[in-house]
Amino acid sequence: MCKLQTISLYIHIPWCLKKCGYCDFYSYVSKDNIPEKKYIEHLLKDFEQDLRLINNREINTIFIGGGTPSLLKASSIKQLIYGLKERALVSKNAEISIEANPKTMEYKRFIHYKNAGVNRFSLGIQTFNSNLLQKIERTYDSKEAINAIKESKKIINNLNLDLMYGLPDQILEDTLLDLKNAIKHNPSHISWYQLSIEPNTPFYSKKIKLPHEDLIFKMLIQGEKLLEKSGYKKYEISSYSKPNYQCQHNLNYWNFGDYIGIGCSAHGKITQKNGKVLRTLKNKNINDFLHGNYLNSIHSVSQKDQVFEYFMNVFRLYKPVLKKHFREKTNVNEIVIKNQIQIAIKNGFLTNKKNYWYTTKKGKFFLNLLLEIFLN
Ligand SMILES: C[S@@+](CC[C@H](N)C(=O)[O-])C[C@H]1O[C@@H](n2cnc3c(N)ncnc32)[C@H](O)[C@@H]1O
Ligand SMILES: C[S@@+](CC[C@H](N)C(=O)[O-])C[C@H]1O[C@@H](n2cnc3c(N)ncnc32)[C@H](O)[C@@H]1O
Ligand code: SF4
Repeated sequence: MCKLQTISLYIHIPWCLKKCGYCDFYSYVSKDNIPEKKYIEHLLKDFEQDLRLINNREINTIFIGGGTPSLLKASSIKQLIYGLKERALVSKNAEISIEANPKTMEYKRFIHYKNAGVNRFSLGIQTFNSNLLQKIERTYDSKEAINAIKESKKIINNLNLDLMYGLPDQILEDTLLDLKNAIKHNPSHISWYQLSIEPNTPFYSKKIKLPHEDLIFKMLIQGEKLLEKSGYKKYEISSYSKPNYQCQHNLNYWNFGDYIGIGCSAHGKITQKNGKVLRTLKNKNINDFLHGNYLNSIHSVSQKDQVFEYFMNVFRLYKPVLKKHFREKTNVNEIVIKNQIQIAIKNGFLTNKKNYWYTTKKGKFFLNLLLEIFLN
């Protein structure tokens, strides 16, 4: 029998004001009014169905993501959070995050989000450079981005800013200036992503040109230094935080913890008492979802895949990987992966200590190559 720990909850809100050319997250622009009341009712029913799988476990973090959840009325967010709390045990100090687009900033509505229980805002700033914002098809300018931060700070102290680097035609100075501008506002957390061009996005079809990889590497090295110097500790490939402000919801993913995923396209990972790990995927189609067809697929993950998924997550973190943690989370003894570990060490990707493994600088830089070793 496996000891079940607390669980996280992800909620997907699939609407956006406009689809950005680089984005492959599941969202779309609605021509009509968003059917938010109906959607929340279905989210709660979807939640009820998943509760059968979690054995009354306490919910430790909630993340309302998208799409653009900040398009929703405060009354909808309240209906959602209260509805969840009526149906399941949510920890008293649960981290409850909402993602927001600066264009949707409205002081009064955001205060009501907080009153409904939200205690962490994540603002998708991307860059403070108005020309670059236009180039990546965002719908606000630098002034609106700064205003959204200032207003958010009046409401909440746990604030994340999403920024991206390696944008088309961006130069090193632009990147560092973006970070300096973000740091000036003293957010508790900064997520700093390298722009990736994903298949099935307009940027991919248009063959948008990105800066040379040597320049991107320079941006990363100098940006990291600036963030660390300014009190933001790197704890994951793209995540930097002030002490005690790491994102608990994302940390749970990276520690290969369990989570429920509700709403269109959301995925979940739920361990059963017998040690079986279930993966759930919800329906993408909003009409199906609004007709009560929530689940797209559910399957149990093979041990081999569990090992791969485990490393895919924990190797993102900047901390040692305890062998005990590996055994607990995968139900696999490390003897089984002895050969792969040897290959990773030989390639200079991993260091092996008695109780833990540690990814080297090379291992972090060539994370895909390191992970490939565990595919075999
Ligand atoms: C799914 S979005 C939701 C936030 C909100 N809709 C917004 O854009 O303001 C979360 C974050 O993912 C990051 N992101 C999205 N597409 C990306 C890409 N192709 N490469 C790197 N980061 C990306 C952006 O920083 C974005 O703020
Ligand atoms: C790219 S991250 C940005 C998090 C942000 N930087 C922060 O620290 O709060 C969040 C996005 O990942 C996606 N996501 C996260 N968990 C998910 C899940 N369980 N199912 C589907 N999408 C998920 C959603 O698109 C969500 O908007
Ligand atoms: S980046 Fe954010 S606002 Fe843009 S399409 Fe993706 S989810 Fe929507």
